[in-house]
Amino acid sequence: MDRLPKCGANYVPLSPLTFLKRAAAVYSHRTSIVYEGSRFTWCQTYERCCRLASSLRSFNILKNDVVSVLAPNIPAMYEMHFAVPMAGAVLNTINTRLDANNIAAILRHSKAKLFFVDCHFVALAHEAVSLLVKGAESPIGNGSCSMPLFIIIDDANSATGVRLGELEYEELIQRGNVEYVGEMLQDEWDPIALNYTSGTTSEPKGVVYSHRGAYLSTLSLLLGWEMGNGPVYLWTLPMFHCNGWTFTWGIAARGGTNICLRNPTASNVYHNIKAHDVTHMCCAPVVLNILLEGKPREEFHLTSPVHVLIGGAPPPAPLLGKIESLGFQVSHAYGLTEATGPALVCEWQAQWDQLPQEERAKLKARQGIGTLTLADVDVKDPQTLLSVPCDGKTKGEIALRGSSLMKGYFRDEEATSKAFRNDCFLTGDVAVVHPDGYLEIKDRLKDIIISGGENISSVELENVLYRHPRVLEAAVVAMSHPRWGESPCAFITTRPNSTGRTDDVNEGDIMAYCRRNLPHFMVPKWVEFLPELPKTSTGKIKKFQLRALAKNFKVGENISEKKTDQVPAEVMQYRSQSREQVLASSRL
Ligand SMILES: Nc1ncnc2c1ncn2[C@@H]1O[C@H](COP(=O)(O)OP(=O)(O)OP(=O)(O)O)[C@@H](O)[C@H]1O
Repeated sequence: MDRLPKCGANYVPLSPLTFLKRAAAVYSHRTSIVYEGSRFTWCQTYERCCRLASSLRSFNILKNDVVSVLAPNIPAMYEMHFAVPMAGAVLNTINTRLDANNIAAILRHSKAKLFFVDCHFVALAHEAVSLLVKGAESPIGNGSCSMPLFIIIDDANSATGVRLGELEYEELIQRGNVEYVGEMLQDEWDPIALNYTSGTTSEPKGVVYSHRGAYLSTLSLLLGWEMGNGPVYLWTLPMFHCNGWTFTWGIAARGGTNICLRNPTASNVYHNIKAHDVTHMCCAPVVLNILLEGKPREEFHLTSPVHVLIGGAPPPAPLLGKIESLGFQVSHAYGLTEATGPALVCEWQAQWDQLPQEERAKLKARQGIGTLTLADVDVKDPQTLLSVPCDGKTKGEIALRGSSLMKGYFRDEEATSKAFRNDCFLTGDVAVVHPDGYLEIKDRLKDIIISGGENISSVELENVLYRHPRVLEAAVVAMSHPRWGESPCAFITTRPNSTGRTDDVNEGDIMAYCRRNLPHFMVPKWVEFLPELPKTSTGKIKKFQLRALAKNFKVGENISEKKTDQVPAEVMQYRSQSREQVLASSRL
């Protein structure tokens, strides 16, 4: 049997690009994309991608060249997920919530050759480019670099006429060759995408995906979420986040309809769900809060269920219960940029259906089991690197092994070899394994609070805080304590009461509540109320910023010795800012 060789017929490099060609053949007249007044079929999407890819070749784009794009979830962003790698290049989607400095750093670090910019982000792109010219300092991309060529993407529905130079997206499509079928992929290990991490715990890193990894990740997630044929998928998750957790390629594989959305506000989401009979969407848990806050009326309930896959941050169990009561069917996944999106899915067991709502939400808030393409998911003791017992108590670091993991960090061999040790990828996330084999994240290694020798999980404490009826958002970080070394400090935003007030809950109420629901050593020694919690561009709470604020808090050995008079101006200023000011200043 060993003498049966691989050949061109039986060994074809794995690539998600094959999904598009198949969609054009099999679902030719099915709607592929809807964006406000525009509609495309899969046949048209394929032809547009072939044309765009052929135009890209005319810019002398070569294998491994990076093509960056700064755009929200619009049709062009979707098409580029196929057209750029069809031309043999590597797609780099840039987070539209980054500031000019970070965008310049990414352009510099990635050495992007072309830079596609949505017409609403021209000012930001201009600023980034002027920093690029100046060679401004940045931890990930210093020094001078060659300038990428700009291509503007005008709004298909309401053209702005804005130009960044000579080139415009639709013109490239029109002048492209529809017969072009794309470059022949020689090796499935070739890169398809370059995605920078969110920078929640350290500087953003450039993560490179292979065609093979992207293909396997896409299929395993479709299976893990049991997404059937012809879904109507609403783009609430940014495509720039891990290529929309691979659903950019996945919706083509299922012959689904992409409902593109420039601004996923609550009213836009509800409107689109109704207008297009949406069946699926993905988002971070923070979006569930936005949907709850902005739901149409008190007694609102969806007329047919919408499947929501959430991930990116730990979902508080009480939030899951509330959103499901509106008719959303939540599935929960855990992942990271380095794992090409989701790596674990909380696969639902039929017998859990019989449990009370609160129990079900608790089970669903666990991160779950490995996706199909991972060969191994383990939780290891960080010192011994041995697997922890499946007792739901012993903590260790999540380690992954499998073909959907990244190729490595772009232009950072040291970080790559640090990330892959002992043939596994250590995630930096701390978890326990329950007796049924399901993993539950307790913290990120950097977020654990060590108080008097006890490890306190900030996630556990946050989960209790989220059960308080008036807590909208909660984040717990370490603050220094004269006796215990570190103690928990809670930052909270409150939900308005029936008269719209948010300031009628105080620290004493929260502490008393915590004392009733937690062991005493876990009770926060300081509770700070803020108008908004600072978030990263992917909606994660910026704990490093909160830790910096907590450095200003001083407590005595006894809890009653809290020295409130010493709250410095910096904290006072933070307290008095509006939600918008906090959000604006907290962008990466
Ligand atoms: N379902 C989930 N539950 C808990 N945490 C999650 C979940 N999904 C993702 N995460 C967290 O998000 C992290 C991955 O996020 P991402 O890849 O966007 O970059 P980042 O880790 O936030 O940024 P950086 O690595 O630059 O600090 C995971 O390591 C984990 O800590």
